[in-house]
Amino acid sequence: MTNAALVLEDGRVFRGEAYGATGVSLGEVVFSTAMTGYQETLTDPSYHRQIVVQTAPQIGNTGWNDEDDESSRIWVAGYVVRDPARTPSNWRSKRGLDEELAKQGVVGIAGIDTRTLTRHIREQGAMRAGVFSGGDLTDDASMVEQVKTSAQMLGANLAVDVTTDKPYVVEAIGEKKFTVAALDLGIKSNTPRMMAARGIEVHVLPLTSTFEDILAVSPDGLFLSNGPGDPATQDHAIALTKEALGRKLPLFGICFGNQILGRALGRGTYKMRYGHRGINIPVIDVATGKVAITSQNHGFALEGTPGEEFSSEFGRAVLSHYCPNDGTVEGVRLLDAPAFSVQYHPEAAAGPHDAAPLFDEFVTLMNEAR
Ligand SMILES: NC(=O)CC[C@H](N)C(=O)O
Repeated sequence: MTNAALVLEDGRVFRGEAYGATGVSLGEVVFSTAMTGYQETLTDPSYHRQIVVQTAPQIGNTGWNDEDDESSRIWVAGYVVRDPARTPSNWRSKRGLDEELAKQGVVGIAGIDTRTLTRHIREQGAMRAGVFSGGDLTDDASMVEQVKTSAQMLGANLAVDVTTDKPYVVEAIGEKKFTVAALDLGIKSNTPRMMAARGIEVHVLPLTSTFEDILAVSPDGLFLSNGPGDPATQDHAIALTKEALGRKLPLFGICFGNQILGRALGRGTYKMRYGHRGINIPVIDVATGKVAITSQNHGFALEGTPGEEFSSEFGRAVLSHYCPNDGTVEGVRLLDAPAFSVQYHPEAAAGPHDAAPLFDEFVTLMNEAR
């Protein structure tokens, strides 16, 4: 049975079976090498407008539960898997992955050769694509044409689509020690939880917030979250970051937040050929030489060379982390002010990466600033 097609902008067509909802879905096709944690992947707002290919061949084995969502919905534009689970089984599972995708209107495709597809993306780069199902699949040229008229990821301003409408508070667990303003560019629920566990009361603020809105919560620190789209579009978030740096408000950023801190320090960002998406990506901390196995999802990165020191408007800074596989910069740190960021994520239960030291370091910065 082939009643679905994944169509790439370069004309390549993969035929398979409809999975989840049927219809047409357009986005940038990217692959994730994560072996576990598909529920976290699907609900990560950073994947907004992306069609995610899982390189792990069997997906859906542990079904869908009511605990692991990283946000209120599935954000991926489309989903591509090789061999979906026929009989999901897990003590926490409430329903099947296909059922959840269908319920949330996410168009997917199964049964295609995801190894060939991934090699193609590695060689040609991430590109626009469409998942088509439930309609006429005979006219390849017209499907390719539809894909070619869809929006590019380069230059896409997407954080506005995923940020919270209203501010909300995540209470500190136990004794409250700090207050943090978290700018929501597409925050994942595990992040405020990691802070709350350290006695931080987290005020999650919409992207439209002014610096006065940030000051109004009397923050001990500012957190910049992960998020979708091109960091070069984030003028407002960069301006807020600069205000915070000017006042030496302790600052910590993750992923998109890392790119925004870097840009606030005057560094450029660029689009990677196919990005880093997975949960076992090595990162070296230049200061200690230690390697962490990290969870990542990014298609953009900061320009520069690992370990490079540079002077910014806010003092000396260093490109503090990098990926040894390809030399991509994965972190930045101010040496003259309490601010740092990394390109990787804390995950709930998706992988081996322990993000605790990052949050502990943020706590240390806030303590020192008192
Ligand atoms: N996970 C993220 O925050 C992603 C950041 C940015 N949208 C990128 O692709 O690089």
